[in-house]
Amino acid sequence: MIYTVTLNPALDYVIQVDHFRSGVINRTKTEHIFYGGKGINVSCILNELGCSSTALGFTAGFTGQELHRGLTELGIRTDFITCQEGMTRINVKMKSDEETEINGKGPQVTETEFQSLIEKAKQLSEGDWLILSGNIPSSMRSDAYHQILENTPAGVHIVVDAEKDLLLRVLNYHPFLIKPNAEELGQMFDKQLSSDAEIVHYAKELQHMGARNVLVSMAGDGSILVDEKQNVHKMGVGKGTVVNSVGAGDSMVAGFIAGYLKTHDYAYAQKMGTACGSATAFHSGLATYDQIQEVWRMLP
Ligand SMILES: Nc1ncnc2c1ncn2[C@@H]1O[C@H](COP(=O)(O)OP(=O)(O)OP(=O)(O)O)[C@@H](O)[C@H]1O
Ligand SMILES: O=P(O)(O)OC[C@@]1(O)O[C@H](CO)[C@@H](O)[C@@H]1O
Repeated sequence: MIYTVTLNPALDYVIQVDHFRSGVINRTKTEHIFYGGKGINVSCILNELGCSSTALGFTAGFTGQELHRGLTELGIRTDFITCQEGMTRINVKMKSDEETEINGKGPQVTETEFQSLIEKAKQLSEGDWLILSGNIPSSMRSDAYHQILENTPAGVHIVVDAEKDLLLRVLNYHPFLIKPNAEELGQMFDKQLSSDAEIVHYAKELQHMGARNVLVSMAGDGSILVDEKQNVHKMGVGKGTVVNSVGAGDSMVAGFIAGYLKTHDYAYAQKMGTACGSATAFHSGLATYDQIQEVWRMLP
């Protein structure tokens, strides 16, 4: 069974505004609401690819109820903990001359509520997958991922997509996959990475620190995978017009896992991750199965 964890899920309010100007009233040209938060996005793409998963995390208020309702309608299992204070956030994603995002704070999670999540982690079994995606909200203890993994039974495949210290702190749990983007990889070592060789070098450093497979995404420049046998795979992207890149990284994580589960082949997994990431970038919300297939067919 695959479990995704989204500590701070969201409703993503994705709008298009012609030539946004601050300080005046702007009107939207299009507006859509998507179910969001990084782990939720992973669950949504896995669902498109025919892999079922359970979305774990914290929700609250009427927006939390809508998130639960909508995901259930999509056929995605949820096992959220409902917080007593606050509401699930609404994150604004505005496409205008530039992409702008305003992400909310989210509900207050109490220690008791957090312990309920730990209890769920303890119930996982050997062979399950646990995907921890995104940052830890400021209202929560900063060692939340560490606590979750400390209580996860041995033999669970761990995937972590998080920034800097969060990621570095959990490498000793030997995650099966980590997916920093190139900028995040550089930040971890206080370096600006400008060549593939440097990216490979620092990806291998993360392997020395405990990671098994390191997939470094580079937006429109594709990705570099250093697999656990230290083979290096470079992959470009599908061709298309970028509409909204929100969730491209999450889509790539989902595609990689689905591809790996199907074939146990790392190059295939990276290609499936690429198809999902690019397909999401080329559409307004997350990619659908057909959109992913379309990009897949144009990849080498
Ligand atoms: N402009 C683009 N054109 C084609 N493919 C893209 C583009 N942007 C992203 N992708 C695909 O999605 C993958 C992940 O994108 P990216 O490196 O931006 O991840 P990220 O930084 O984690 O993204 P985000 O945080 O926005 O979800 C890329 O490796 C690529 O395969
Ligand atoms: O505020 P965070 O947790 O860092 O990011 C949340 C978020 O921007 O990430 C997803 C895209 O990756 C969106 O669905 C969501 O709104």
